[in-house]
Amino acid sequence: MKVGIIADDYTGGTDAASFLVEEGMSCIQLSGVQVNDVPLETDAIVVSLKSRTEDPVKAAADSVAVWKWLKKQGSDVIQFKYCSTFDSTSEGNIGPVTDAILAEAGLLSTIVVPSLPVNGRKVFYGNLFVKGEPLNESGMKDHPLTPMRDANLVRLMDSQSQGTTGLIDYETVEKGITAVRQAFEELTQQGHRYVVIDAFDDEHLTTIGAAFANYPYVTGASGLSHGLAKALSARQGEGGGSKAFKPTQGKTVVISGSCSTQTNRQVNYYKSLACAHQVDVDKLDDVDAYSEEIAEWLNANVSADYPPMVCATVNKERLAEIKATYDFDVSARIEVLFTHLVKKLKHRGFSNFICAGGETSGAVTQSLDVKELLVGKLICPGVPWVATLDKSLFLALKSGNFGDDDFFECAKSLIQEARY
Ligand SMILES: Nc1ncnc2c1ncn2[C@@H]1O[C@H](COP(=O)(O)OP(=O)(O)O)[C@@H](O)[C@H]1O
Ligand SMILES: O=C(O)[C@@H](O)C(=O)COP(=O)(O)O
Repeated sequence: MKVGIIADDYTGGTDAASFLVEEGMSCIQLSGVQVNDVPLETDAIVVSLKSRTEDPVKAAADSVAVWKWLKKQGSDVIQFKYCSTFDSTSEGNIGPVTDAILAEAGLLSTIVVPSLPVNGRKVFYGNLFVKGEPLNESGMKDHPLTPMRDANLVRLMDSQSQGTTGLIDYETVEKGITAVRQAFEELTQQGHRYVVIDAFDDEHLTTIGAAFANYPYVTGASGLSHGLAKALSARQGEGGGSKAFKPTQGKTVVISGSCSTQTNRQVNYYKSLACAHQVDVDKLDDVDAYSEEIAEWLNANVSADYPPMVCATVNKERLAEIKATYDFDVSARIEVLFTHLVKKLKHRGFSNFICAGGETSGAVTQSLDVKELLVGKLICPGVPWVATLDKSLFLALKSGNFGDDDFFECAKSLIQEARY
């Protein structure tokens, strides 16, 4: 087994897996802390946790447990995969998880590489840009759970971890693999525990992937997974494409719990095509009754052309209003609503779930009790259709800011007639 990945959320897991598969690697995606060994031969294993916003101590303990398990499965290199917009708070969880795994691995330092140029996430002199805007000026500044108020990765990493952070700039990266390894060793000798590396195009990530393909522990977003896969895959470029499976026709629902700028656009676009139910925050005091009402409504509005949508998605002004009005954790309650809802939908025979939002996708996947996933057809960069091993359930798990405005339409248009 070549690559092991610990993803801090479910959309992050499928995102990373899609890049490994694209480079021709065989890949199994699992969820939660693992107990049993994997009986199959595979090039890569991705384990998704829902640890991004949980208590930092638990997030670190669970991630270390997965790290040990992946090591036991024989991974040469293990990546802690976090968001390409560095979603975290001053308490973590990127810092605490990185520290805990470094201690477990007995390593002095590791790299920090959140770039994903194909989706506009680029690092320049240690500053993270999202589609040309500094992270703290992008839509991420208003995220409901992890508002990002700084774009400087050195400061961000220093503020939530125990060690200090050094930087390898893009000029060094462009000198090649040896220069990058040398700079990393020098910064480590100077006492830096984390080394941010600039990357704003795929070439940079290819160099970084090659430089660290045999390093036991690295951290970053799926651009780094892609770089590692390029260095390690024996069947480079043979994956994905026409061989990848598509979901089969079945009752389909769109569930959107992301409030990102891009998801707002996607929800507005899809509302002009399909029936939509907007979650009413006033009804969240009885999630069981309310989820029953929504399940009935969705079931009555099933459509193969434009599957119905339930969305909690609101813009930043409405989000601020909600936060100021209610004295309970609305975000958490919405996730609970969705967990009740998907159980009821599964009971009513729904088989295809198109979800927007990392935490939302985690809640949905956990509630459906999906533990192992196969990676199928790509809907857009970083978002493949995935399926349970028996292909009874198909899921599209979309990170908040991924996909074009017509993402939901694109996802549903890949659903093909069942083959009997
Ligand atoms: N109307 C709303 N008011 C408050 N919180 C909301 C609302 N709609 C969604 N949320 C919460 O916002 C969070 C969005 O996070 P997530 O699903 O990870 O999306 P993203 O991928 O954009 O980060 C979830 O916890 C969700 O329950
Ligand atoms: O790295 C990324 O951008 C994604 O894989 C990811 O983690 C996104 O998180 P959410 O926006 O919370 O879905």
